[in-house]
Amino acid sequence: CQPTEEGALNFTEQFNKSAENVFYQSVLASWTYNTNITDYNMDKEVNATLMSQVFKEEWGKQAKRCFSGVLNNLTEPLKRQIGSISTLYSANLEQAKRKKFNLLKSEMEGLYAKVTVCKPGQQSDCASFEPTIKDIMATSRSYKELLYYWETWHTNVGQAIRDNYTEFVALSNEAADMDGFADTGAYWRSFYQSDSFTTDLEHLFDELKPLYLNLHAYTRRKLYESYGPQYINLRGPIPAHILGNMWSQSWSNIYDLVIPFPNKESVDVTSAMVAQKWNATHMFHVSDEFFTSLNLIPMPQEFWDKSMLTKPENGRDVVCHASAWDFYNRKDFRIKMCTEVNMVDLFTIHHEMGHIEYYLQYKDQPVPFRYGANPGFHEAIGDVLALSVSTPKHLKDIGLLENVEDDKESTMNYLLNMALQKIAFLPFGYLIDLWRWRVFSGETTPEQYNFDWWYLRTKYQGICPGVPRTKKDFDAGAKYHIPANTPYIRYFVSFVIQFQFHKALCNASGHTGPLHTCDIYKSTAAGNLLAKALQKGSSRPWPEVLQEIVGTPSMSAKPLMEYFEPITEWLKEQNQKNNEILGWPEYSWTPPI
Ligand SMILES: C[C@H](NC(=O)O)C(=O)O
Ligand SMILES: [Zn+2]
Repeated sequence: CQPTEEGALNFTEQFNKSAENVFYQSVLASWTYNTNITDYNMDKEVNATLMSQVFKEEWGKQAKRCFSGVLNNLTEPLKRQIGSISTLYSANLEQAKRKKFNLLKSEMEGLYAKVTVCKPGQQSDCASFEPTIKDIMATSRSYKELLYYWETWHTNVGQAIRDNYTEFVALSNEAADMDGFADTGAYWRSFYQSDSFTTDLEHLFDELKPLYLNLHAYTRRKLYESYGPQYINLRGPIPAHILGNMWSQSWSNIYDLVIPFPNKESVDVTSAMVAQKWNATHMFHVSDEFFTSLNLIPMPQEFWDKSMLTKPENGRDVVCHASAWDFYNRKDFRIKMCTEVNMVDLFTIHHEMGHIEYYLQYKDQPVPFRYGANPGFHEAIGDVLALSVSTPKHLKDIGLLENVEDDKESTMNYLLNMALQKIAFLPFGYLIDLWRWRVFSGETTPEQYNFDWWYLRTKYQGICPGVPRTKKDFDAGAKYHIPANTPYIRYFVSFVIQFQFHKALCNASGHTGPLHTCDIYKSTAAGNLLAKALQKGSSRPWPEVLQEIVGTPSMSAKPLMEYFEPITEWLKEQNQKNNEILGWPEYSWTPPI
């Protein structure tokens, strides 16, 4: 090996050539397992992962042996690529531990996907989370029924994976340590390349907290009116199971209980989609058409041929949690989703397609640069476009809304619905990795997993479990990203920066007027501005990429606050009128059993 610029260029070119084939095989094996969960396919995924780990270990060791002394003499792009190739994570582990790591991860994902919940008292009538349990949590208005499914799901899933997870954490930390990181949390935070990352996040959360407290108090009052004083304490946390979502992370499914002006047109277009006989494929084409209207790259034919857009009818076990896949061969990109015909899934489709668009835009970058500028960027792209699609004006354009009234009451109805998605999410998006970073650092021991989980859930989200939870339970494990070992702070970052992107693209499209009315549909100026950033992948530091799009190199809560300003003022007025207590001073209150 030659420890020179020239040598590094040859080294990275060789790496890229062989990396594509190895990564393709590994991704394909994971796809096969995720879309058909069998022991045979799990075994194949574990072995394909072993192959890619051998590959990474070989090249990583060579990179360190050859260039570790001369990294600072290399030009920036080569230094970044060599650095990335040198970070091995699980490929650091010796053979037996590596195999155990892969096995634990595949088993936890399989368990999570296969867990079912049976009807009360009936062991023969059982259903998987998607679509059945998910729909019950979204549509039931029975306190007891919701509590039954919430409790059974959390108990069944959490207890099934708790011991695997403890063992997995130890192996993950060992792997991160061998790359020189204190623990897995330190490794994950390194993706943001910023020493002030955690304090920046804290400042953003503190800035956004008043918006959440006002939405929380208003929603609590509405739930009090629906479920009665025996279940809701107006000075306490909200029972977690009545917010329309298994994890209380998005409240849009209880829009009908909290809508400010019920006599006005509801912006929930699910009924229109069903009435017009929309199906999953049509929903994906509607999304694709929005992307191409911005002069972004259309979904390639292979995407339509090989994606899994709905849950297979033949009873195959699949991982239903929606995801977007890059096969690293610059041709094959797929989405796996158990799509239902409703408004929430229409936005999820835009979210997942945003990942595919990013993959397409940076597909000719060297393999180490085929990632988001930071993981929050990757989560934001699709959501930015969905902010335009969700406007009443756009929903009318695509035939899902009859008449759009542009009066104050309709605006409040629309913005409240958006707040139930975006503001309700903020504390959840923030706390998941607060909990996980403490697990990885050892501050939270397995004994304390569940206590710490509920401590953070009450402290930040102002919710409580509807029934007492014990340390035998593992409620964090009932959230997909924990068994899947997918970092989560990326979603909090995304929910902040997507409004910075939205504001910048709206300006580029020539939009005038309030930010929440902006629809960038058909604006090639907006699309071209976005594409330029996406093409860079992770080849440049994210502050530089952010600056290019939005004009500042740092995350800012201002555009989100500007977007929601009308509804946050309205919520404040409502809460003042009702003498609401903001927050939950009676934080240890729990509802009667
Ligand atoms: C917000 C996050 N989105 C995703 O996984 O794509 C979630 O669903 O919990
Ligand atoms: Zn995503």
